[in-house]
Amino acid sequence: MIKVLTIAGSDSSGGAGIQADLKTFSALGTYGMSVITAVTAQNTRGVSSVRELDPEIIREQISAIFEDIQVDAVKIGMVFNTTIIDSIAEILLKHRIKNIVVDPVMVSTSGYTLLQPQAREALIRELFPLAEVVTPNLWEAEVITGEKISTLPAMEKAAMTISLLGSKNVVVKGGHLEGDAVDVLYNGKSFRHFFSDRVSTPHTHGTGCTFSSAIAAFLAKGCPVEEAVAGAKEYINGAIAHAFPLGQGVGPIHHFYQFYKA
Ligand SMILES: Nc1ncnc2c1ncn2[C@@H]1O[C@H](COP(=O)(O)OP(=O)(O)OP(=O)(O)O)[C@@H](O)[C@H]1O
Ligand SMILES: Cc1ncc(COP(=O)(O)O)c(N)n1
Repeated sequence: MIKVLTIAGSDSSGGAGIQADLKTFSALGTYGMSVITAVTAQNTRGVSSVRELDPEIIREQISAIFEDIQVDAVKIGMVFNTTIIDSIAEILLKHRIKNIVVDPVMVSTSGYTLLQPQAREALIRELFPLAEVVTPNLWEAEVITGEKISTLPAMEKAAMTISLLGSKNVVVKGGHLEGDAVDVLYNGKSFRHFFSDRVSTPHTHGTGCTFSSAIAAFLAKGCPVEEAVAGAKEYINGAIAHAFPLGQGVGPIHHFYQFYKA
């Protein structure tokens, strides 16, 4: 059995965070495990509250897994503050964990802070160098590079700049571009573009979480990075194509193994 761990926040409405990650792992035929960093109260209209967990219990959750189970890949999502980041980095380093995918979650789609702004530097300095792949969206890439990004050449430039921060590969996601949804992968030497038509739906809650978890699941299965990103792109397309309305706001994408050709 292929085993994948997510270290992230809980989304009570089930569309993003830990819940999206575990659904993705299952849909892709892997065994999912979770370490919760924070609990959010949220629904399709947005996040109303966040409580981060004590770094000690986060460390203990990770240790409980690593001391007992061989983990094939790790996805890191919402990490909220600097002490949580310190704990995660320390323990991942100690166990020499490979196949780490870092989704630098900063703000929810609805605009709620999921990473304290003063923790951005720690996220970049401590977690990016451990990552096989980091997956910023356009806005996160802008925050990290300090440059405005709205075109493919600007995405390539941002991917190059971000790769200097230590991750082996960078995917700048184009979900928020005008026109097609194009993602740019940079491996330190060359670029690859992953194109897809934009699916016309307002229901895209959890796309970023799902995409990074799918990359982790494919890396865990032994796919090279390009193949893992291609597989994740195919998976996210199917999940967005089957997104559905839920509640009164932005509904979730749909994880269902039959949509994905294993
Ligand atoms: N409407 C869409 N149609 C097709 N693909 C999309 C669409 N929206 C996002 N994607 C794809 O979904 C993945 C996630 O990208 P996105 O830029 O939305 O990440 P994100 O902003 O981190 O996600 P979230 O909205 O969950 O925060 C990428 O592969 C992107 O190309
Ligand atoms: C716990 C958690 N993690 C991540 C996101 C980002 O997802 P989105 O940008 O779709 O709101 C979220 N809303 N909640």
